[in-house]
Amino acid sequence: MAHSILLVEDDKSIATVITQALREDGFDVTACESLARRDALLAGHTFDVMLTDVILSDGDGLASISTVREHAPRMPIIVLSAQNTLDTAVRASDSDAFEYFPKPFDLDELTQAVAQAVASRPVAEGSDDGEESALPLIGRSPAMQGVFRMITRVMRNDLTVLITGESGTGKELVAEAIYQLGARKTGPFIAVNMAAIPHDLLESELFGHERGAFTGAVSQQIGKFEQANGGTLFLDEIGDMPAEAQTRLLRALQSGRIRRVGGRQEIGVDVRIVAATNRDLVPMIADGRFREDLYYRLNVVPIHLPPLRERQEDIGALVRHFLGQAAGEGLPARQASSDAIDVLKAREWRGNVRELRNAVFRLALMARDDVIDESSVNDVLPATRIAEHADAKHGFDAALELWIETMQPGEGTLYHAALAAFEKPLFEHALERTEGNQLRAARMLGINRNTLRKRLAELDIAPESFNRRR
Ligand SMILES: Nc1ncnc2c1ncn2[C@@H]1O[C@H](COP(=O)(O)OP(=O)(O)OP(=O)(O)O)[C@@H](O)[C@H]1O
Repeated sequence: MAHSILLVEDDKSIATVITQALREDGFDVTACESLARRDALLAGHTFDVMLTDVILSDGDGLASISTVREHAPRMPIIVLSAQNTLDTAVRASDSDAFEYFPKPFDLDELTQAVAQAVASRPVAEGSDDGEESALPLIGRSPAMQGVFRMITRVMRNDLTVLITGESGTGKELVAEAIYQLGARKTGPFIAVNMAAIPHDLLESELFGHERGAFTGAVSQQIGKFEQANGGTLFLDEIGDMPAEAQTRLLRALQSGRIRRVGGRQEIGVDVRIVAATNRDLVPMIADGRFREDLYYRLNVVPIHLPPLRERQEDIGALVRHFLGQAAGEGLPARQASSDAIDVLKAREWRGNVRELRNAVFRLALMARDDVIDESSVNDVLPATRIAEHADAKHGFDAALELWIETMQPGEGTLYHAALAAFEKPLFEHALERTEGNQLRAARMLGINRNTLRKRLAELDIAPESFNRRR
């Protein structure tokens, strides 16, 4: 269904031009010329986005935004103004307007802003499972605006998307937004995390298996591909996919058909693929750990999420958003002072938005006052949580705790995920020390050489890359 736009503009020629441009982009536009008409329309309809002029015959379109909010508390509003004064710009940014466009403006930029506004608004309506269906992607930083723009480009098609970015930057949330905003919203959204599934089970997890396909396959199993039929399949941590599964995935993407493990028959599937990774796949291609042809199949539309430290200007809005979420989950309702936000902005956030979210929830729970200030932040979130535990044992405990908190491994995956997270740097350390000599590394670790070789392959560690004489 087309997104509906309300345009409040008393200059007929401008109204006509904007209406036409938006209609060409597939929006459903209702135009009116006065505040009175605007309020009447808002009382009877729901609009996805409103565009409004400032000076209208019966009042000020900006000053009356609070009236609009009574009808549409969260609808993005784009302000258009011929009064290019700093005052109007400031008033627009003080109000909760989504965007401000001084006239004359570039029509393409305006239609793009409308598409972004549509993408950024909470998509609460139309879902029956209540709360967590809203997908507000918070962020007005240039970096996030770029992300919104990319999302709007894939909304109306089924192009394959590859989302990159460090852990916790919001890759899954973006994948869900793409799903929610697109035409496949009526179909399923199935997420599979390649890193959380033991490698020998991955193919049967993705493609299913027939009864008796391997020891333990006591009954037939439908894989995630088939479950996602008609919808979207989110392949998370795609860089952790073992070679054979990569080949099978490539074949499925090329043919649009899958074969269950141990099955003969090819089954057609209609699935949109959104993949994500926190690794840099390019060097993995060079090392032969990721198939180049698969990479090109997946990387049709790349969306990169920058780390949180590169978009500090989003931290204030994110903190407010998470405080709201925390209150919604029954934690005390709190606000953060601007000093508190500044302290939070100065932090490194290696776990990105996920770490910030956990920190805000902790603050909501533990802060002394309703308003969280700088000192509560410093008390509740000591900056050097690991360094404080100087002795090695506590260092491990604290690191594990922090790791669990930031990575939030899914139910039933903790043991394998933690072990992999621990083994990887350990093996890398051993290979570093032995310059990639697996025999010596195995001896140093005190494990069998074949065990080491197997685990290195499973963890995608290339021993030759540690050989400095290469
Ligand atoms: N821009 C954002 N606005 C609001 N919430 C966000 C945003 N980005 C991330 N989050 C929240 O932060 C948490 C982590 O996000 P998400 O799981 O999407 O990260 P990810 O990049 O997929 O992480 P990983 O690579 O570890 O799987 C989630 O709770 C998500 O809702």
